[in-house]
Amino acid sequence: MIELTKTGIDGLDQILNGGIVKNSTTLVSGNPGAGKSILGLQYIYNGVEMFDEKGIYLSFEENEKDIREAAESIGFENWADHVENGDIKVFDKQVLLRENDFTSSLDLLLDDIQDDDYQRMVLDSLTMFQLFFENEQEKRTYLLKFTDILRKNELTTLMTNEQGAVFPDTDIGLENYLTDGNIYLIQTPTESGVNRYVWVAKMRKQNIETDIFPMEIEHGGITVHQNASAFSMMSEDESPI
Ligand SMILES: Nc1ncnc2c1ncn2[C@@H]1O[C@H](COP(=O)(O)OP(=O)(O)OP(=O)(O)O)[C@@H](O)[C@H]1O
Repeated sequence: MIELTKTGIDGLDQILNGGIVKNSTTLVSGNPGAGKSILGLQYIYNGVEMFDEKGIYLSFEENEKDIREAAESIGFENWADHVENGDIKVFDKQVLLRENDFTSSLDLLLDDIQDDDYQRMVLDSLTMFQLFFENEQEKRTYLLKFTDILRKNELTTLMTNEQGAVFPDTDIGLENYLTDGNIYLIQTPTESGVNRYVWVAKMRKQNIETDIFPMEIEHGGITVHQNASAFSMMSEDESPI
């Protein structure tokens, strides 16, 4: 029986057929503003608030204060308390970029997580993470080692990935060798704002709903409307394919 880690995000667990496969690594891709960071924050926050699971949040782009402010502004008001008492551990850009040699920083971090009992991890973002490697081979080797250690430590991980075009491959084809799951967040402009959608393109070992579903971001975070496939709601001009 496959164990699942619930995101606690309304609608998303249903289209995942229960949740994310435990100990897996899932890529969350989308263009800027699509909601990748909010999904990551919500996954970690819900872990503590709803499921008594501790989380690690890695950010190469923001400092601890920015992360806290983003979490509080979306309505995760106990974020700072959870960080304070260690249920959420934040490694921000200042910590991650402290060492001259970036992989030494990550090795320190990996040592750190092996001592503790964390179940969830978010890495925001893989796009930045990759910039630290000089060539493709070095990057692949390190990423494989990194995800292997996460798996051995029983961490269920989301990695955000910035993407210009919506469908379907990343420029570097990461999903082909690195991740167990692929979630795409899509936003399309409308006259009054944006329409948002989520597409779970892949989840290894799991029978998922592969339709594209509408989602909303509002105070309290992301909600996915799993009863309405987006294709019936999108106009032809708006279709991302
Ligand atoms: N309280 C809120 N209510 C409604 N929408 C919000 C709220 N807070 C943020 N948003 C929306 O969420 C979007 C930002 O999401 P997020 O920062 O997760 O995007 P992202 O995909 O991580 O972008 P980037 O790659 O630039 O970091 C904003 O564009 C904003 O429209």
